[in-house]
Amino acid sequence: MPRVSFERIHKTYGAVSILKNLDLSIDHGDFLVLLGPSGCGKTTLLNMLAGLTDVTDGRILIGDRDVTDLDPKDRGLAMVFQSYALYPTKTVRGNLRFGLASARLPAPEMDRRVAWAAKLLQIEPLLDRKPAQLSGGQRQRVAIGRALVKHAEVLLFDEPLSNLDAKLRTEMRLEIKRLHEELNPTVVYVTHDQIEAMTMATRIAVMNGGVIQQFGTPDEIYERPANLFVAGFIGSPAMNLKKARIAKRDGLVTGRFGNGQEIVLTDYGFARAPQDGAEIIVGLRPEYFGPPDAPVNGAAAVFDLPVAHTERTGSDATGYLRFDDGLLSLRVEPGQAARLAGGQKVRVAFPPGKANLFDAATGGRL
Ligand SMILES: Nc1ncnc2c1ncn2[C@@H]1O[C@H](COP(=O)(O)OP(=O)(O)OP(=O)(O)O)[C@@H](O)[C@H]1O
Repeated sequence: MPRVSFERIHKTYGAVSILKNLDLSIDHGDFLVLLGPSGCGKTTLLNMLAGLTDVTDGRILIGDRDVTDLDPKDRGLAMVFQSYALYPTKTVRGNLRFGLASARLPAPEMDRRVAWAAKLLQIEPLLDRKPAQLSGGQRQRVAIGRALVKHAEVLLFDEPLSNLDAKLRTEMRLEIKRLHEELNPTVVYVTHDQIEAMTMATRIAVMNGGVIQQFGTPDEIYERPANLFVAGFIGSPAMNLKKARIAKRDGLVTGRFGNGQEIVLTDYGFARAPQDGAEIIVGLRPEYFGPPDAPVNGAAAVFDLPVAHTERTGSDATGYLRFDDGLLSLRVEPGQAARLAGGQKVRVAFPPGKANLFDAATGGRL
């Protein structure tokens, strides 16, 4: 299973530049998720790899092969579309076989592969049905099966789960992850759903405005976002991003918020240490706060704040505290949420080692 590389990719439509000098490379067997808001260019990038969209400038390599100008069918890829793109007049078996039509395989080999994919995706009982007689989840399995029978080196997915309901999405996420672990193809998967990215990817490229904002493992992206865009985009409820000013005195570095409260940053491990008085943005993930009014560990930053409101979403709950002119969100136990009354003052603590700091002017990680 080969590497996939994009080298200095440019894409323009008329005078509009969609992708700018984009470099990206993944190893064989990687599961790359292209993640970003609508219009960021992820589908354009996927379609270029598939051969469905021309490259304005730059090269695309699969292994050692330059595929930039190759026909889609000669690239050794298989693609699963959001719309499934099944043939309504063909049975499931016919649709799976159609995936092999261009491969010119002997009939027994075709039958063997169809049987293999049907078993793998647990759609054997459906082989003689037409797509109209299938549920959305079953159709998506057939679409995935049609890609798998090709034994392609690289599998491409374009938002394959966005037409499914929440429960089926969860099931199919696990299913696709299982297939990847079992068959280990190189995968490029486009989505704007961060849960899909976090759960399935071995590597995520977060995109915005045609530029890769960060490329890394799900953990790196979540724990060490490269800039304010990634920090705000990944995580739900979102990371708290609060303005503060650096204060240096007696060997101590602190970030002082507008409301006078402080977080000690001496041990932060700055990549680029800010000047005294510099304006920074402090990022605090809601789940790293200690429980309200619990005993405080000596190193923690302590905030005394009034409760604005709480929100319960089934197994989770979020408390919102008033902070400066905005809100600070923190994850709390659902039972505790019920006890947090609006206006009540609580004390919460945050471990400084879990803070993320950004330059307020450039948005880059400090
Ligand atoms: N054929 C085209 N002609 C002109 N502009 C286009 C064309 N196709 C896409 N674009 C523009 O390129 C940009 C990137 O589109 P793209 O479909 O790659 O985004 P995306 O990140 O996949 O978004 P979505 O999640 O909504 O599909 C958008 O601004 C879009 O309007």
